[in-house]
Amino acid sequence: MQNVYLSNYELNEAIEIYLKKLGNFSLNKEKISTWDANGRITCNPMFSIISSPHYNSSAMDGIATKSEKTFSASDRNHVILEEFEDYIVVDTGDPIPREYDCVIMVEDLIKVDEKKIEIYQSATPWQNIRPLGEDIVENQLIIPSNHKIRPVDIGALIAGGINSLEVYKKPVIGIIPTGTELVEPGTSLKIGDIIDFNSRVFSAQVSDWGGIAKRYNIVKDNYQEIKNTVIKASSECDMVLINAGSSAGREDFTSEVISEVGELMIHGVAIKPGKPVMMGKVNNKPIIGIPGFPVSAYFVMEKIAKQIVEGLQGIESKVDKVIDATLTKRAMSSLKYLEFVRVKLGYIDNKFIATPLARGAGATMSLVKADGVLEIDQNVEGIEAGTIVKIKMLNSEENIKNTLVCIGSHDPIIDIASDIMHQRNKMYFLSSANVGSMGGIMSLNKGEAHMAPIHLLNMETGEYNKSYVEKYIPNKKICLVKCVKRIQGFMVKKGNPLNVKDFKDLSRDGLKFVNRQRGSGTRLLLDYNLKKLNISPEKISGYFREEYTHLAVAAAVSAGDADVGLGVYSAATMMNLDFIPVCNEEYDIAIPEEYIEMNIVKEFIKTIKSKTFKEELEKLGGYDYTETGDIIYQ
Ligand SMILES: Nc1nc2c(c(=O)[nH]1)N[C@H]1C(S)=C(S)[C@@H](COP(=O)(O)OP(=O)(O)OC[C@H]3O[C@@H](n4cnc5c(N)ncnc54)[C@H](O)[C@@H]3O)O[C@H]1N2
Ligand code: MOO
Repeated sequence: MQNVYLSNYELNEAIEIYLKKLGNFSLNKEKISTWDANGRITCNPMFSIISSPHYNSSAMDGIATKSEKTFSASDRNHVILEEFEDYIVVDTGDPIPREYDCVIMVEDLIKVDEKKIEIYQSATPWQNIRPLGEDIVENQLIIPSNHKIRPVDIGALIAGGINSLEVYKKPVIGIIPTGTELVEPGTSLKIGDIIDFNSRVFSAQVSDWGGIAKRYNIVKDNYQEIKNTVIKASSECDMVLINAGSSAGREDFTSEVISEVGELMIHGVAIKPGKPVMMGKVNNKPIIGIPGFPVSAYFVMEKIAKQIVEGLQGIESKVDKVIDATLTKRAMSSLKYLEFVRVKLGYIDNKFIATPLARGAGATMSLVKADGVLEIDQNVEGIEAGTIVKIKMLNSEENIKNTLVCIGSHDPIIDIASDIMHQRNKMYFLSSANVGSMGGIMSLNKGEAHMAPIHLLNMETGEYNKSYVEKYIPNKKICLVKCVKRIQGFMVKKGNPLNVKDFKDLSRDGLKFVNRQRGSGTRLLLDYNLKKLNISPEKISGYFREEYTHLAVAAAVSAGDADVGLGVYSAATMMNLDFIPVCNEEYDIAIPEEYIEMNIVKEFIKTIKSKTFKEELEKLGGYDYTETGDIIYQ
């Protein structure tokens, strides 16, 4: 049976209904040693049993004495004190006998002989004494209930005489990956195999949230097997997460299994991604059916599962940190769902800017790259570029403020420079987006990037970059920093089986080309050469197939989807392709003059001038770095 009709509850409503139906969690408790309690949640308020210090103690090395005997002491009138008669020698932490009421530091004493000392200033009562209970008084509240124990709390608890305490047991969360197509990581892959990584992500999330993950082996799409595993997990664990099989496919059994062995309360919530989520109860334990797509799974885990895993330990979920940011691109949304849009953040001209990342529910890298999440309400159709939006943070504000935003033409050396810069100075990061040279210029114009790598050939003069900067960024003074001269050429399969030598060859019958996107420098280079040779784009099979990076072009050739693509030498060697050079081009970095004195920009320039960077270029091959880092135009 295919379960086609899903509900479309609003997220908060769904959670409210679900929690109500689940009823109160019965929280399990255990008594553990205080020294093992870091990160655990207290069941009760903890009051001290003893005071700390539990006796009057010396705060300094010196002598304990009676203050009245010192009152007449001054620079002009030294007073002599006798051991055992007037004082005893004490070290820091030593108990102070009742008859003494102050401590004088050893630095303030003049030794007369073995038994006598002289003092030259008076002491006040209780000076340099830590009185009993100065830090903690018996019966004082040390930490409240439902408190997550920190290392400092452990110190105060032990000082207060508490050596063991009751905490909530870590809930055991069963994780069941399902799918006949799933294979364990490391298996040699056949077409159609899917590496199970969701269950490993869930395990890590569960442990971040204080739970113990218990992962079950992959279960095939077999009703009986899924049912047996759910029954087993619900008896062994405090909660069960079952992955995939949530939507309308022929082998999506999860909802039926939950209904049969327990109660399915909700199937379908108005969130995107993540809509086919299931919430139910089996063996009186919460069970959540999590959609298969990794990004859907992530949001269902964060938005729904997390509060239950935390609730099982008595933790109240924290409110997310939110910042205001200006949206750089229109973000579309559907009226049917609350949408979670992953964004990359930048900090430019003293404000945060947010650029939406790939939207697909399978785009795992969008989560890796994301600095935050824009939530678009269910009743909003989309948000225009330029709008100030609220972003829930996944990264720290400080990191984003220390990130150089580099948008423009892609070259693998930018990723290398990024890594070297961070190694040189751990506080700095570089984020790069590949939108082609013209896209980079537009980003500089709009104040959305600190720098733009470009390689734009002037078709009339044959000169690179300068004329474009002057023409397309009229309102800002721009510096061009030399990056590299790089060899562009044809990337072909090893041995160049189709014998591609020249731009003329691209129009040959039966040869499949793969192009770069419009606005990219490589595309301009192609068009320039085609125009020179009078070849119309329609003549080239694959001209309209666009990729966004050199590596993506190389990957298409390597996979056999195309016979030839135009790109840089390093991308060809990385993909083990042959390379037929066609020309050298100037790959430079445009930086508005107002940013050139920023410390992070200076660090970037130092990075690309560094020996380490040049060594990396040498390894890649195909780059001329004689002028790298020079400001060639201002
Ligand atoms: N006709 C319809 N088809 C789909 C609908 C729909 O409403 N009607 N909903 C789509 C949406 S939205 C989602 S989300 C997915 C949910 O799919 P399932 O939960 O049934 O999961 P599968 O189909 O088994 O897997 C989908 C996809 O997820 C990845 N995956 C699954 N398991 C793992 C794992 N353990 N580790 C890593 N990745 C995993 C994999 O790419 C699968 O192909 O359904 C849509 N379809
Ligand atoms: O719910 Mo699906 O997760 O929109 O991709």
